[in-house]
Amino acid sequence: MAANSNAYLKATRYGKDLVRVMRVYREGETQRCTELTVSTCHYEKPKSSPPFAIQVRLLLDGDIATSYTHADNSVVVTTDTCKNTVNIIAKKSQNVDNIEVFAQEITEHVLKQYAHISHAYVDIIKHKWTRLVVDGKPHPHSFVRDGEDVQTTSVVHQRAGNKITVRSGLKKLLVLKTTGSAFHGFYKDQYTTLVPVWDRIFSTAVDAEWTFTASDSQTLRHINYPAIHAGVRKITCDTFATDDSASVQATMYLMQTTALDQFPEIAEISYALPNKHYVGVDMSKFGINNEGKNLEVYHPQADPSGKLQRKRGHTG
Ligand SMILES: O=c1[nH]c(=O)c2[nH]c(=O)[nH]c2[nH]1
Repeated sequence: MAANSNAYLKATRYGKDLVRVMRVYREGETQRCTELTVSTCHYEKPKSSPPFAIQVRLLLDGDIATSYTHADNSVVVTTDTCKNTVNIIAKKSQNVDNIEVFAQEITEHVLKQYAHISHAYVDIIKHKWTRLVVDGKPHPHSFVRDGEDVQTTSVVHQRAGNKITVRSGLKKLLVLKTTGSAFHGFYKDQYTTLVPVWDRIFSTAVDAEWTFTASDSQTLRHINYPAIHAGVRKITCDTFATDDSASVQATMYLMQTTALDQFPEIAEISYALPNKHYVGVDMSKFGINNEGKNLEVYHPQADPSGKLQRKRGHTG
């Protein structure tokens, strides 16, 4: 115990990370499955924040701070209990595949069950399992991982004011188009070597995240999150394919505008798009023309990649 130390406990957060859950719903012959990775954190905020970083504060107010400062485990809801909680709520819930609602079921339970916990944080990654089609028919109980893209959510539930924030995400959606993308007219100075192009390969791994306009718990429980996930994914893919892209920035802006227009439930949406470069291989030494209209062989460059990011809300 650091009785004479200048150190203070600024904030605490602990829980269980990487709880992996596979939930199967059996509906007669047809079965559904959802595979998740869940992380849960409880958080007890000190009663007041220090106005500057070196202020000394030793919290002796009880709650979970004493587990750090006084080795008092009586306030610790064990991380093993966190894991059990996730599994048991997964067993009881009809909403495991609706990850935003499932996350809220977990945070609600945590705050009801443990009076000394002030905040519950749940982060979920939903892995992809798509029903297999056999002889043209959806198979009742077989699935395929047909892409590495995942759905995500982060829910923060604060006891004070029953304040809930929900964030949804779409991560690792790898897309590529072989034409319909240009990049020219950019700023040039003595350091510019990039050659303008009117036709190039455009590839990116989409990371998108969005928040919701609703703030009351009732509305947040009943938003159609799966439809919004599917809608944002469709807008992202359709815009990527059909936009005659002037730049990654312009295509990203169009994705955001379309998503905000189509889903008034979304307050803000941000995209992070790495520009995965494909560089034409120089074959001139071999007397082979692999340039301009004859460019057919590319080197997929592992790094560096451009990184284009932007957040957009209804007003900006
Ligand atoms: O669409 C692009 N945006 C950029 O900002 C950029 N920078 C670059 O080198 N290539 C590209 N492409």
